[in-house]
Amino acid sequence: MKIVADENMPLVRELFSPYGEVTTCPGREIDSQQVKDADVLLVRSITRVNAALLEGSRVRFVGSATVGVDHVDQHYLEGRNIAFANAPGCNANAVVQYVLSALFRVRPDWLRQTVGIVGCGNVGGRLYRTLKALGVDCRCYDPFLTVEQIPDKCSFEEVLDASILCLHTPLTSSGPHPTYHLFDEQVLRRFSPGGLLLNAGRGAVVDNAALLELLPEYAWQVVLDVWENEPTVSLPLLQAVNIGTPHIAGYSWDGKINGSRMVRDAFCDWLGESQPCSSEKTEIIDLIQMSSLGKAVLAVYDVAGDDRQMRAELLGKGESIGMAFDQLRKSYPQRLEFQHYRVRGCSDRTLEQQLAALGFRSG
Ligand SMILES: NC(=O)C1=CN([C@@H]2O[C@H](COP(=O)(O)OP(=O)(O)OC[C@H]3O[C@@H](n4cnc5c(N)ncnc54)[C@H](O)[C@@H]3O)[C@@H](O)[C@H]2O)C=CC1
Ligand SMILES: O=C(O)C(=O)[C@H](O)COP(=O)(O)O
Repeated sequence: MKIVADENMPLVRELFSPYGEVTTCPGREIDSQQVKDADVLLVRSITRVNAALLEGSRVRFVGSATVGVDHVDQHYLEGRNIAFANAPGCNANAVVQYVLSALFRVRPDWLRQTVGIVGCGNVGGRLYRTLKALGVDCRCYDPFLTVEQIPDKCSFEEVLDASILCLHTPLTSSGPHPTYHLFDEQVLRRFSPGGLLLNAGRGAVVDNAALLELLPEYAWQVVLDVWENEPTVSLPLLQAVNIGTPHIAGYSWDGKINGSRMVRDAFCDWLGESQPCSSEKTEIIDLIQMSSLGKAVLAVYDVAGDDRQMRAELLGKGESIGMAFDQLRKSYPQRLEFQHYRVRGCSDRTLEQQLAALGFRSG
Protein backbone atom coordinates (compact mmCIF):
# COMPACT_ATOMS: atom_id res chain seq x y z
CA MET A 1 0.00 0.00 0.00
CA LYS A 2 1.38 3.45 -0.88
CA ILE A 3 0.83 6.18 1.70
CA VAL A 4 1.58 9.84 0.89
CA ALA A 5 1.77 12.12 3.92
CA ASP A 6 2.47 15.72 4.94
CA GLU A 7 5.95 15.76 6.49
CA ASN A 8 4.63 18.01 9.29
CA MET A 9 2.55 15.15 10.73
CA PRO A 10 4.58 13.94 13.72
CA LEU A 11 5.25 10.21 14.09
CA VAL A 12 3.71 9.54 10.69
CA ARG A 13 6.37 6.97 9.73
CA GLU A 14 6.22 5.19 13.09
CA LEU A 15 2.42 5.04 13.03
CA PHE A 16 1.79 4.17 9.39
CA SER A 17 4.77 2.15 8.12
CA PRO A 18 3.33 -1.11 9.54
CA TYR A 19 0.61 -0.71 6.89
CA GLY A 20 2.54 0.34 3.79
CA GLU A 21 5.29 2.40 2.22
CA VAL A 22 5.18 5.97 3.58
CA THR A 23 6.40 8.90 1.45
CA THR A 24 6.42 12.36 3.07
CA CYS A 25 6.63 15.82 1.53
CA PRO A 26 5.75 19.43 2.38
CA GLY A 27 1.96 19.83 2.62
CA ARG A 28 1.85 22.66 0.07
CA GLU A 29 3.73 20.54 -2.47
CA ILE A 30 1.37 17.55 -2.43
CA ASP A 31 -0.03 17.53 -5.97
CA SER A 32 -1.95 15.22 -8.29
CA GLN A 33 1.28 13.79 -9.68
CA GLN A 34 2.38 12.64 -6.20
CA VAL A 35 -0.95 11.12 -5.21
CA LYS A 36 -1.94 9.48 -8.48
CA ASP A 37 -0.64 6.04 -7.51
CA ALA A 38 -1.21 6.44 -3.74
CA ASP A 39 -3.81 4.43 -1.82
CA VAL A 40 -3.81 6.63 1.25
CA LEU A 41 -3.36 10.38 1.63
CA LEU A 42 -2.54 11.97 5.01
CA VAL A 43 -2.68 15.74 5.24
CA ARG A 44 -2.80 18.70 7.60
CA SER A 45 -4.72 21.93 7.03
CA ILE A 46 -2.57 23.39 4.25
CA THR A 47 -3.29 20.80 1.55
CA ARG A 48 -6.47 21.37 -0.48
CA VAL A 49 -8.11 17.99 -0.90
CA ASN A 50 -10.51 18.11 -3.84
CA ALA A 51 -11.18 16.86 -7.37
CA ALA A 52 -8.17 18.75 -8.73
CA LEU A 53 -5.89 16.74 -6.43
CA LEU A 54 -7.58 13.34 -6.47
CA GLU A 55 -9.41 12.85 -9.77
CA GLY A 56 -7.87 9.87 -11.54
CA SER A 57 -5.88 8.74 -8.47
CA ARG A 58 -6.43 5.47 -6.69
CA VAL A 59 -6.67 7.06 -3.22
CA ARG A 60 -9.28 5.26 -1.07
CA PHE A 61 -8.63 6.80 2.34
CA VAL A 62 -7.89 10.43 3.26
CA GLY A 63 -6.89 11.37 6.80
CA SER A 64 -6.42 14.93 8.09
CA ALA A 65 -4.65 15.20 11.44
CA THR A 66 -6.60 18.38 12.17
CA VAL A 67 -9.88 19.54 13.64
CA GLY A 68 -10.75 22.01 10.88
CA VAL A 69 -11.96 20.46 7.62
CA ASP A 70 -12.44 23.56 5.47
CA HIS A 71 -9.51 22.41 3.26
CA VAL A 72 -11.30 19.15 2.36
CA ASP A 73 -14.09 18.78 -0.19
CA GLN A 74 -15.96 16.11 1.74
CA HIS A 75 -18.80 16.12 -0.76
CA TYR A 76 -16.36 15.09 -3.50
CA LEU A 77 -14.87 12.34 -1.30
CA GLU A 78 -18.33 10.92 -0.52
CA GLY A 79 -19.24 10.95 -4.22
CA ARG A 80 -16.09 8.95 -5.03
CA ASN A 81 -16.55 6.59 -2.07
CA ILE A 82 -13.23 7.72 -0.56
CA ALA A 83 -13.17 7.28 3.22
CA PHE A 84 -12.32 10.36 5.28
CA ALA A 85 -11.29 10.91 8.89
CA ASN A 86 -10.11 13.96 10.80
CA ALA A 87 -9.14 14.33 14.47
CA PRO A 88 -11.96 16.05 16.41
CA GLY A 89 -10.82 17.60 19.67
CA CYS A 90 -7.18 16.48 19.28
CA ASN A 91 -5.77 19.89 20.14
CA ALA A 92 -8.56 21.43 22.27
CA ASN A 93 -6.35 21.58 25.39
CA ALA A 94 -3.60 23.28 23.43
CA VAL A 95 -5.92 26.01 22.15
CA VAL A 96 -7.43 26.61 25.60
CA GLN A 97 -3.93 26.96 27.05
CA TYR A 98 -3.00 29.38 24.26
CA VAL A 99 -6.07 31.49 25.14
CA LEU A 100 -5.20 31.52 28.87
CA SER A 101 -1.63 32.55 28.10
CA ALA A 102 -2.81 35.34 25.78
CA LEU A 103 -5.34 36.65 28.31
CA PHE A 104 -2.78 36.77 31.13
CA ARG A 105 -0.25 38.41 28.83
CA VAL A 106 -2.51 41.09 27.31
CA ARG A 107 -5.00 41.80 30.10
CA PRO A 108 -3.74 40.60 33.49
CA ASP A 109 -7.04 41.48 35.28
CA TRP A 110 -9.18 39.47 32.81
CA LEU A 111 -10.46 37.04 35.48
CA ARG A 112 -12.80 39.78 36.73
CA GLN A 113 -14.27 40.53 33.30
CA THR A 114 -16.96 38.92 31.14
CA VAL A 115 -15.67 36.51 28.52
CA GLY A 116 -17.80 35.84 25.45
CA ILE A 117 -17.16 32.60 23.60
CA VAL A 118 -18.30 32.22 20.00
CA GLY A 119 -18.37 28.54 19.00
CA CYS A 120 -18.60 26.18 21.99
CA GLY A 121 -17.50 22.82 20.62
CA ASN A 122 -14.40 20.97 21.77
CA VAL A 123 -12.29 24.12 22.14
CA GLY A 124 -14.93 26.69 23.12
CA GLY A 125 -16.75 24.21 25.38
CA ARG A 126 -13.53 23.29 27.17
CA LEU A 127 -12.62 26.95 27.52
CA TYR A 128 -16.07 27.62 28.96
CA ARG A 129 -15.82 24.84 31.57
CA THR A 130 -12.30 25.93 32.54
CA LEU A 131 -13.34 29.55 32.98
CA LYS A 132 -16.42 28.57 35.00
CA ALA A 133 -14.19 26.53 37.30
CA LEU A 134 -12.17 29.70 37.86
CA GLY A 135 -15.36 31.65 38.63
CA VAL A 136 -15.21 33.78 35.48
CA ASP A 137 -18.45 35.30 34.14
CA CYS A 138 -19.05 33.78 30.68
CA ARG A 139 -21.57 34.10 27.90
CA CYS A 140 -21.60 31.73 24.97
CA TYR A 141 -22.94 32.01 21.45
CA ASP A 142 -23.37 28.77 19.53
CA PRO A 143 -26.59 28.41 17.51
CA PHE A 144 -26.10 24.64 17.18
CA LEU A 145 -26.05 23.93 20.93
CA THR A 146 -28.82 23.93 23.54
CA VAL A 147 -28.87 25.67 26.91
CA GLU A 148 -28.63 22.19 28.50
CA GLN A 149 -25.29 21.75 26.77
CA ILE A 150 -24.07 25.30 27.47
CA PRO A 151 -25.91 26.87 30.43
CA ASP A 152 -24.58 30.36 29.65
CA LYS A 153 -25.85 30.24 26.08
CA CYS A 154 -26.83 33.71 24.82
CA SER A 155 -27.80 35.55 21.65
CA PHE A 156 -25.29 36.98 19.20
CA GLU A 157 -26.18 40.51 20.41
CA GLU A 158 -25.46 39.52 24.01
CA VAL A 159 -22.11 37.90 23.27
CA LEU A 160 -20.97 41.10 21.55
CA ASP A 161 -21.48 42.93 24.88
CA ALA A 162 -18.72 40.93 26.59
CA SER A 163 -15.46 42.78 27.25
CA ILE A 164 -13.45 39.85 25.93
CA LEU A 165 -14.49 37.82 22.87
CA CYS A 166 -12.87 34.49 21.98
CA LEU A 167 -13.69 33.03 18.56
CA HIS A 168 -13.57 29.25 18.13
CA THR A 169 -15.81 28.45 15.17
CA PRO A 170 -15.01 26.44 12.08
CA LEU A 171 -14.89 28.28 8.75
CA THR A 172 -18.12 27.65 6.85
CA SER A 173 -19.69 29.41 3.90
CA SER A 174 -23.03 27.62 3.69
CA GLY A 175 -25.73 26.28 6.00
CA PRO A 176 -27.96 28.26 8.37
CA HIS A 177 -25.11 29.99 10.26
CA PRO A 178 -22.09 30.48 7.99
CA THR A 179 -19.02 31.90 9.70
CA TYR A 180 -17.18 33.41 6.72
CA HIS A 181 -16.77 37.11 7.70
CA LEU A 182 -19.17 36.59 10.60
CA PHE A 183 -17.21 39.47 12.11
CA ASP A 184 -17.54 41.94 9.25
CA GLU A 185 -17.43 45.72 9.53
CA GLN A 186 -21.02 46.05 10.83
CA VAL A 187 -20.58 43.39 13.50
CA LEU A 188 -17.15 44.65 14.55
CA ARG A 189 -18.63 48.12 15.09
CA ARG A 190 -21.05 46.56 17.63
CA PHE A 191 -18.20 45.16 19.76
CA SER A 192 -17.35 47.32 22.79
CA PRO A 193 -14.59 49.89 22.26
CA GLY A 194 -11.52 48.85 24.22
CA GLY A 195 -12.65 45.20 24.23
CA LEU A 196 -10.30 42.30 23.61
CA LEU A 197 -10.88 40.21 20.48
CA LEU A 198 -9.12 36.87 20.14
CA ASN A 199 -9.44 34.63 17.08
CA ALA A 200 -8.06 31.09 17.22
CA GLY A 201 -10.63 29.53 14.88
CA ARG A 202 -10.04 30.38 11.22
CA GLY A 203 -8.73 33.67 9.85
CA ALA A 204 -11.61 34.46 7.51
CA VAL A 205 -14.20 34.38 10.32
CA VAL A 206 -13.04 37.99 10.85
CA ASP A 207 -12.88 40.43 7.94
CA ASN A 208 -9.19 41.28 8.42
CA ALA A 209 -9.28 44.45 6.28
CA ALA A 210 -12.24 45.82 8.28
CA LEU A 211 -10.50 44.95 11.55
CA LEU A 212 -7.37 46.82 10.52
CA GLU A 213 -9.37 49.84 9.41
CA LEU A 214 -11.50 50.06 12.57
CA LEU A 215 -8.76 49.34 15.12
CA PRO A 216 -7.56 52.93 15.66
CA GLU A 217 -11.14 54.15 16.17
CA TYR A 218 -12.22 51.37 18.59
CA ALA A 219 -8.92 50.82 20.43
CA TRP A 220 -9.52 47.08 20.81
CA GLN A 221 -6.85 44.76 22.06
CA VAL A 222 -6.44 42.03 19.45
CA VAL A 223 -4.92 38.55 19.57
CA LEU A 224 -4.76 36.70 16.26
CA ASP A 225 -3.48 33.19 15.80
CA VAL A 226 -5.26 32.76 12.49
CA TRP A 227 -5.29 35.13 9.51
CA GLU A 228 -7.05 35.64 6.24
CA ASN A 229 -4.99 34.42 3.28
CA GLU A 230 -2.50 32.35 5.28
CA PRO A 231 0.39 32.01 4.77
CA THR A 232 0.52 35.50 3.20
CA VAL A 233 -0.66 37.42 6.22
CA SER A 234 -1.21 41.18 6.30
CA LEU A 235 1.90 42.80 7.77
CA PRO A 236 0.07 46.06 8.66
CA LEU A 237 -2.39 43.94 10.64
CA LEU A 238 0.43 42.03 12.34
CA GLN A 239 1.93 45.38 13.39
CA ALA A 240 -1.42 46.59 14.72
CA VAL A 241 -2.35 43.62 16.91
CA ASN A 242 -1.22 43.04 20.50
CA ILE A 243 -0.34 39.40 19.93
CA GLY A 244 0.13 37.78 16.52
CA THR A 245 1.09 34.13 16.12
CA PRO A 246 1.46 31.86 13.07
CA HIS A 247 -1.53 29.51 13.54
CA ILE A 248 0.08 27.57 16.35
CA ALA A 249 -2.60 27.72 19.06
CA GLY A 250 -3.21 23.99 18.59
CA TYR A 251 0.48 23.15 18.28
CA SER A 252 1.16 21.57 21.65
CA TRP A 253 3.23 18.43 21.21
CA ASP A 254 0.38 16.45 22.80
CA GLY A 255 -2.17 17.97 20.38
CA LYS A 256 -0.12 17.15 17.30
CA ILE A 257 0.55 13.59 18.42
CA ASN A 258 -3.14 13.11 19.28
CA GLY A 259 -4.00 14.21 15.73
CA SER A 260 -1.66 11.66 14.13
CA ARG A 261 -2.84 8.87 16.43
CA MET A 262 -6.55 9.60 15.91
CA VAL A 263 -6.08 9.39 12.15
CA ARG A 264 -4.10 6.16 12.51
CA ASP A 265 -6.90 4.70 14.67
CA ALA A 266 -9.57 5.70 12.13
CA PHE A 267 -7.42 4.16 9.41
CA CYS A 268 -7.23 0.88 11.36
CA ASP A 269 -11.04 0.90 11.75
CA TRP A 270 -11.36 1.42 8.01
CA LEU A 271 -8.99 -1.48 7.36
CA GLY A 272 -10.93 -3.60 9.85
CA GLU A 273 -7.81 -4.10 12.00
CA SER A 274 -7.58 -3.55 15.75
CA GLN A 275 -6.06 -0.27 16.92
CA PRO A 276 -2.57 -0.70 18.44
CA CYS A 277 -2.42 0.60 22.02
CA SER A 278 0.23 3.09 22.96
CA SER A 279 1.94 2.78 26.31
CA GLU A 280 3.74 6.07 26.56
CA LYS A 281 5.01 7.48 29.85
CA THR A 282 3.91 11.06 30.58
CA GLU A 283 6.89 13.34 31.10
CA ILE A 284 6.52 15.35 34.35
CA ILE A 285 8.35 18.60 35.01
CA ASP A 286 8.39 20.30 38.43
CA LEU A 287 7.46 23.95 38.86
CA ILE A 288 8.28 25.79 42.07
CA GLN A 289 7.46 29.16 43.63
CA MET A 290 4.28 29.79 41.66
CA SER A 291 2.64 32.67 43.51
CA SER A 292 -0.25 33.21 41.07
CA LEU A 293 -2.21 31.53 38.30
CA GLY A 294 -0.83 33.90 35.68
CA LYS A 295 2.75 33.19 36.75
CA ALA A 296 2.22 29.43 36.44
CA VAL A 297 0.52 29.69 33.03
CA LEU A 298 3.18 32.00 31.61
CA ALA A 299 6.00 29.94 33.11
CA VAL A 300 4.79 26.95 31.08
CA TYR A 301 3.74 28.71 27.91
CA ASP A 302 4.20 32.41 27.18
CA VAL A 303 2.51 33.35 23.93
CA ALA A 304 4.61 36.54 23.84
CA GLY A 305 7.58 34.42 22.73
CA ASP A 306 5.68 33.17 19.67
CA ASP A 307 4.54 36.72 18.94
CA ARG A 308 8.11 38.08 19.10
CA GLN A 309 9.36 35.39 16.79
CA MET A 310 6.62 35.97 14.25
CA ARG A 311 7.37 39.69 14.11
CA ALA A 312 11.12 39.05 13.88
CA GLU A 313 10.70 36.55 11.04
CA LEU A 314 7.94 38.24 9.01
CA LEU A 315 8.29 42.01 9.28
CA GLY A 316 10.47 43.30 6.47
CA LYS A 317 10.33 39.97 4.61
CA GLY A 318 8.64 41.36 1.44
CA GLU A 319 7.63 38.61 -0.92
CA SER A 320 8.77 35.70 1.22
CA ILE A 321 6.22 36.29 4.03
CA GLY A 322 4.43 33.05 3.17
CA MET A 323 7.61 30.99 3.33
CA ALA A 324 8.59 32.55 6.65
CA PHE A 325 5.11 31.86 8.08
CA ASP A 326 5.24 28.21 6.99
CA GLN A 327 8.79 27.83 8.31
CA LEU A 328 7.79 29.12 11.77
CA ARG A 329 5.08 26.47 11.92
CA LYS A 330 7.31 23.72 10.61
CA SER A 331 10.08 24.42 13.11
CA TYR A 332 7.75 25.06 16.06
CA PRO A 333 9.44 23.90 19.28
CA GLN A 334 8.02 21.13 21.43
CA ARG A 335 5.37 22.65 23.71
CA LEU A 336 4.05 20.40 26.46
CA GLU A 337 0.57 20.89 27.91
CA PHE A 338 -0.12 21.82 31.55
CA GLN A 339 -0.73 18.21 32.58
CA HIS A 340 3.03 17.64 32.24
CA TYR A 341 3.76 20.16 35.02
CA ARG A 342 3.59 19.52 38.75
CA VAL A 343 3.41 22.55 41.02
CA ARG A 344 5.36 21.90 44.20
CA GLY A 345 5.11 23.72 47.50
CA CYS A 346 1.91 25.68 46.83
CA SER A 347 0.67 26.92 50.22
CA ASP A 348 -2.42 28.74 48.95
CA ARG A 349 -5.41 26.36 48.79
CA THR A 350 -7.41 28.52 46.31
CA LEU A 351 -4.47 28.78 43.97
CA GLU A 352 -3.91 25.04 44.22
CA GLN A 353 -7.54 24.41 43.21
CA GLN A 354 -7.32 26.86 40.33
CA LEU A 355 -4.14 25.23 39.07
CA ALA A 356 -5.84 21.83 39.25
CA ALA A 357 -8.78 23.23 37.23
CA LEU A 358 -6.31 24.14 34.47
CA GLY A 359 -4.84 20.63 34.49
CA PHE A 360 -1.64 21.17 36.50
CA ARG A 361 -0.57 18.38 38.82
CA SER A 362 0.14 18.96 42.49
CA GLY A 363 2.49 17.12 44.73
N1 LIG B 1 -5.71 27.89 15.77
C1 LIG B 1 -5.55 26.59 15.82
O1 LIG B 1 -4.45 26.10 15.92
C2 LIG B 1 -6.75 25.70 15.78
C3 LIG B 1 -7.91 26.12 15.16
N2 LIG B 1 -9.01 25.32 15.16
C4 LIG B 1 -10.22 25.83 14.53
O2 LIG B 1 -11.18 26.02 15.55
C5 LIG B 1 -12.39 25.45 15.14
C6 LIG B 1 -13.14 24.93 16.35
O3 LIG B 1 -12.46 23.82 16.89
P1 LIG B 1 -13.25 22.76 17.79
O4 LIG B 1 -13.90 23.45 18.92
O5 LIG B 1 -12.32 21.65 18.09
O6 LIG B 1 -14.36 22.29 16.76
P2 LIG B 1 -15.81 21.73 17.08
O7 LIG B 1 -16.34 21.25 15.78
O8 LIG B 1 -15.73 20.80 18.23
O9 LIG B 1 -16.64 23.01 17.55
C7 LIG B 1 -17.02 24.06 16.70
C8 LIG B 1 -18.26 24.70 17.31
O10 LIG B 1 -18.56 25.88 16.54
C9 LIG B 1 -19.98 25.95 16.47
N3 LIG B 1 -20.40 26.82 15.38
C10 LIG B 1 -20.52 26.53 14.05
N4 LIG B 1 -20.97 27.60 13.39
C11 LIG B 1 -21.13 28.59 14.29
C12 LIG B 1 -21.58 29.92 14.22
N5 LIG B 1 -21.99 30.48 13.07
N6 LIG B 1 -21.60 30.68 15.33
C13 LIG B 1 -21.21 30.14 16.53
N7 LIG B 1 -20.81 28.86 16.68
C14 LIG B 1 -20.76 28.10 15.57
C15 LIG B 1 -20.43 24.50 16.31
O11 LIG B 1 -21.78 24.35 16.68
C16 LIG B 1 -19.49 23.80 17.26
O12 LIG B 1 -20.05 23.65 18.55
C17 LIG B 1 -12.03 24.34 14.13
O13 LIG B 1 -13.04 24.13 13.18
C18 LIG B 1 -10.80 24.89 13.49
O14 LIG B 1 -11.15 25.60 12.34
C19 LIG B 1 -9.02 24.10 15.80
C20 LIG B 1 -7.90 23.64 16.42
C21 LIG B 1 -6.64 24.38 16.40
O1 LIG C 1 -6.57 21.31 13.86
C1 LIG C 1 -6.80 22.37 13.26
O2 LIG C 1 -7.88 22.63 12.72
C2 LIG C 1 -5.74 23.37 13.16
O3 LIG C 1 -6.00 24.51 12.94
C3 LIG C 1 -4.35 22.89 13.28
O4 LIG C 1 -3.73 23.23 14.44
C4 LIG C 1 -3.62 23.40 12.08
O5 LIG C 1 -2.40 22.80 11.95
P1 LIG C 1 -1.84 22.42 10.48
O6 LIG C 1 -2.71 21.35 9.98
O7 LIG C 1 -1.96 23.61 9.59
O8 LIG C 1 -0.45 21.98 10.74
